Amino acid sequence: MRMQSNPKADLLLDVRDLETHFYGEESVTRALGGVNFHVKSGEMLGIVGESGCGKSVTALSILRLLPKQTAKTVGGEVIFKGRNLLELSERQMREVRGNRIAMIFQDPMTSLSPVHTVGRQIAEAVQIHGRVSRAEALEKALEMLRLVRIADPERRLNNYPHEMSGGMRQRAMIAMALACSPELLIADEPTTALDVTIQAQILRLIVDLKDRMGTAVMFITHDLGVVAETCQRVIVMYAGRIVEQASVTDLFARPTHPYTRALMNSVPDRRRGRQSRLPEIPGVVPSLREPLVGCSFAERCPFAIGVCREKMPVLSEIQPGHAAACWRSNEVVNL
Ligand SMILES: Nc1ncnc2c1ncn2[C@@H]1O[C@H](COP(=O)(O)OP(=O)(O)OP(=O)(O)O)[C@@H](O)[C@H]1O
Repeated sequence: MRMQSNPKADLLLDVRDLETHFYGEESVTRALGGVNFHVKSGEMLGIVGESGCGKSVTALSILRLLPKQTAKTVGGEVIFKGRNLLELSERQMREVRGNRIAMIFQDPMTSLSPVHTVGRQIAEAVQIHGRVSRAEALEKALEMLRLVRIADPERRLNNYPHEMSGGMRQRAMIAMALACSPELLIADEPTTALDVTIQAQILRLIVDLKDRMGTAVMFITHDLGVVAETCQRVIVMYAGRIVEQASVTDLFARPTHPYTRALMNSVPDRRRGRQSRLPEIPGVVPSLREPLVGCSFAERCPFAIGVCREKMPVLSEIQPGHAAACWRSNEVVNL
């Protein structure tokens, strides 16, 4: 008899109904309106969607790195290895960020300090992780620079970030993030600012390190082409919600949400490199300052009918592991 595979086996992160608001002087922006997804150990999950759909806010909400004065996660749970991160103390959360979940950004200077050598910064990350001597930490820093394939690592250990190229700084940031052997790496558009050749090298490096170290990766990007090349599963976000989730194979074989289909029709030309933002999908994203009635994509959707403007569709499974939030998913998937 064939065993049924458990879709949540090896569950590392389980995000449930995550809701985050930003508070302005006169209005509230509902940046995340109830986001549900999971990440399994060792997998690479892509998060895609246009600018402003909530990709970065999702990452920052998980790590509790939102600006305290203006933002608040008002609902949901972030279960990481059985513990709800939203209920941990600041001290426990620092331990999670230092040891278990690391994040890398588009701009490496978000993580690297300009006033210390790269070697010292990576060594400090190692020392936060475990009780090792300074010499051992520096040795580990050197090993990390070798691992991320920085040429002449002994010399680079003593470089300040400004003495390195953009691609090299990106590698140094990755070395620092992985120095503590995290179980999850959140990568927020880590290659967007780089030129195409370096972009491809850094992507290959992330995939290679993930495979070697067994780190799960949440890979945030606006580029579906990158997801196709690197990820196993993908979630598509629109206006602060997930509109589709699937394995990469299923998403490309049977794109179901009309927004996903529109994104696929506008896959950027990789040869244009950093200019390759997604071409516009006609229409505008709804304001997140007003409560949404109906489907958030209805005004831009060629398939919208009456119900789409009246009731918000929930994410529903079309086949195992593939879900979409669309009233017409059964028809659209067969088009
Ligand atoms: N610091 C902030 N203050 C107020 N609103 C914010 C802030 N950061 C994000 N937002 C709002 O939250 C929503 C989601 O933003 P987010 O940065 O997550 O989008 P994104 O999908 O990551 O976009 P991009 O691809 O441009 O990075 C947007 O409406 C944005 O305007």
